[in-house]
Amino acid sequence: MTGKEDHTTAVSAPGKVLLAGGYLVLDRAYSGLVFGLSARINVIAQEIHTSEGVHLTEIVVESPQFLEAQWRYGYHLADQDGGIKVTQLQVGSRIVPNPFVETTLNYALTYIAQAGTHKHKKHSVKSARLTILADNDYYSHQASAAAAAAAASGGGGESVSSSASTSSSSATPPASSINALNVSRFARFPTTLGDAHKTGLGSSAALVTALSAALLTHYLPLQILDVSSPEGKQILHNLAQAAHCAAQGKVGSGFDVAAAVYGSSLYRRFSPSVLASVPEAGSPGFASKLLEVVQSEWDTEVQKDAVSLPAGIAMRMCDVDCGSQTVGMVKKVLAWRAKEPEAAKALWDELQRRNEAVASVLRDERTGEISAALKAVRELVREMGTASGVPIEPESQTELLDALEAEVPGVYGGVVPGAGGFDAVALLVQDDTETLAQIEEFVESWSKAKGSQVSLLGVKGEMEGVRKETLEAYHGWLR
Ligand SMILES: Nc1ncnc2c1ncn2[C@@H]1O[C@H](COP(=O)(O)OP(=O)(O)OP(=O)(O)O)[C@@H](O)[C@H]1O
Ligand SMILES: C[C@@](O)(CCOP(=O)(O)O)CC(=O)O
Repeated sequence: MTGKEDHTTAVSAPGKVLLAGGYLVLDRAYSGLVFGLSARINVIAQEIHTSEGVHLTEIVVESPQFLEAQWRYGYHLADQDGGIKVTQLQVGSRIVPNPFVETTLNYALTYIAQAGTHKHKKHSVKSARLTILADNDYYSHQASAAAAAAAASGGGGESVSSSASTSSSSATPPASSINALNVSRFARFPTTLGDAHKTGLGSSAALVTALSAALLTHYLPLQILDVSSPEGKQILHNLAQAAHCAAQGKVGSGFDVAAAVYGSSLYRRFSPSVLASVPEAGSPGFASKLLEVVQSEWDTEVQKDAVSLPAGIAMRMCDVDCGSQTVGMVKKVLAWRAKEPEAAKALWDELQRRNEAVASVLRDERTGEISAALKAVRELVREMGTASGVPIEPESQTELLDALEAEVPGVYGGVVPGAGGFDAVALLVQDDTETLAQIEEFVESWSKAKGSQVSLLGVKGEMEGVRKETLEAYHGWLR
């Protein structure tokens, strides 16, 4: 770590789960019940100090939990108002691109240079190092465990192999052991990021948001931008949505970025046309247009007060590692909707009503109604799946959810979140260690009996969005 602690800033943003509103939330006429998660992506920004006389303009981004995860960029001011454009420099024998990092740098640095020129003198972007640290639940440890046994890992945090010494059929450290044994918060993976198995908690949205927030905080004075203020969050939201869409090459509903910025909420998306006028990063006019769009009022609606959990109830998630293929699910559901507009509208409208009912049952602490409210949603989600030919709540997941609710006393019910499929379930459960232990026991025997690999993640639903962090949590990871 550098001696200049005062020039080191840390920010984190949470992952997401869409408890209700998958597919509907793509359309502004409907909304989604989104939970932020306790699993966060942290980004720490530091100045790079060079010896006197050495002139260096470089942005270094690294994910020290993974192999070959350093991305170095040179940068320049592009002609004709093209903004700040980065160019990846080679590290080692090859260039491993990271489009989410690269696009975020182009967008955030351009915004910083533009916004910084207004009330203050022209803003200069100095060299910086950005360190990314992701909480363990973003990646499935199981797939890495075999490799971990062979690979030697040292320094910094604990390795995956050392945290995976459990009796479970899966090598994921059980949620209770993560909590109780203080397993290292940031595991060291013996793989590259590309080989790590994601658990679908929205790592790219949390990364783009946290990286944008860290850059804004590092470079801009508080009087221009404070990500803790409502105005700062709005700028961050618009900037991160724009960068995330550009990196993904498509405009999704953006609920994942909204969760990263605002935390849990009832979310209504922005009109996709908001972003239509932003040209490609580095091309003529990009800088002015980006500033204008990011600083404009979007039609996004984020109702934070519509979402909360009853006291003593937690939102938990299980990773279901069946190797399902979810590509094309959205396309197929939307194709059915276009083909059968009337039937789809009736279904969408009723499902929206039931989704909102889940939100109010939870917010109003009507605990006794949770199970029925979730079942009512699942019924229509299955109907949507059957009608469109997409396994949104596949039979194996129906069986798992029903069995969890019937056999584990502290489980109120659950859903297959987001787009659905085979990968995960989200549960509303009693928030105590006994329930946690019983769920773990249940999923372990379920996995054995079904030949599948279901594991309870340590992650929990959490209300808070992006936040500034102190540096203690990153001890041993910073240069
Ligand atoms: N720790 C990290 N360090 C650097 N880049 C990361 C990190 N985690 C994720 N990313 C970036 O995000 C990409 C993964 O994004 P993708 O949208 O495929 O997954 P996700 O957001 O986790 O999934 P989902 O949308 O299903 O929840 C990676 O290829 C990488 O570019
Ligand atoms: C299907 C959709 O509504 C939700 C996808 O959620 P997830 O990526 O499965 O968590 C797509 C979207 O909202 O962008």
